[in-house]
Amino acid sequence: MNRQELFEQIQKKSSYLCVGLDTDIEKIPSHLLKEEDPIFAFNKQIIDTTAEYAVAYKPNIAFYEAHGIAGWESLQKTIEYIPEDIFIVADAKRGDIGNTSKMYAKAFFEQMNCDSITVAPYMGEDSVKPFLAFEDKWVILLALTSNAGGKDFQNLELTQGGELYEEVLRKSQEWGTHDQLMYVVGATRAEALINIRQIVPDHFLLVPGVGAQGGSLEEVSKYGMNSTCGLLVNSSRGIIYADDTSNFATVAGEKARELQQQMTDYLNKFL
Ligand SMILES: O=C(O)c1cc(=O)[nH]c(=O)n1[C@@H]1O[C@H](COP(=O)(O)O)[C@@H](O)[C@H]1O
Repeated sequence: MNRQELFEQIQKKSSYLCVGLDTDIEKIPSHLLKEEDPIFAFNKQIIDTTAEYAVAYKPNIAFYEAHGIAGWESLQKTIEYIPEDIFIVADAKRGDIGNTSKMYAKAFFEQMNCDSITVAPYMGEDSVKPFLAFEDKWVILLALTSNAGGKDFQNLELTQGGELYEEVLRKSQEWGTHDQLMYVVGATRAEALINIRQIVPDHFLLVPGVGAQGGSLEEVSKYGMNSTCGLLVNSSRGIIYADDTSNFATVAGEKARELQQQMTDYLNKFL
């Protein structure tokens, strides 16, 4: 999916919600455990009730890899079940020397048919470039993450001036355009969005950390939105585990709808 198509979906649904599919077998309602593929059975119901409010889904690959081959099958079935017009983020946080990155890119773009993949920028240009060689596929580089430990490296002051995450934003613009590159900025770091928008005014940002991690959707929207919205705001646990009974999918749909309605207000206010 290209940038224009993504923006059209945002306008059509009046939403920039990304639903995180961090599906943990220990957290899904017990009645699903007797299904042949409990993880897919859970995801299928979540997708059924949230799809009309979401422009993206983000399966976190760790939750699938943890189950070996069966987990990869659950992931593949989930991706195939997601409606065609919804953007898919493979949250895999990959990145390695060039020939290895190329294989990661083939895995997630060709085999799994995802629209995008999260990539750690730490190994530099030749670790990121192979992901950028695929048409209409996106690299989502970790810039300023939501976790407390993000500060250990990302906020270090560089001798040439600026912080490390700023250099990630600046340098990576030499590798690809805003039609291929997005950045991860944690909702818990919303105060930095004003500065981030000075450096990357046009790029889309993937913003996790509302809901369970306490980030503010209003602040993210106020400081982060640009003329094509430029935001995909993710919530995982706050939606998919909002209820642990057989009613879980209905409640997830309600939570997604609440976020979508707030997003509609912010689109009217800040776009
Ligand atoms: O790349 C990510 O998606 C990510 C980056 C980041 O800085 N913080 C962060 O929480 N995430 C992911 O976003 C999701 C957040 O989940 P919840 O906190 O349950 O909404 C998880 O899949 C995390 O792995």
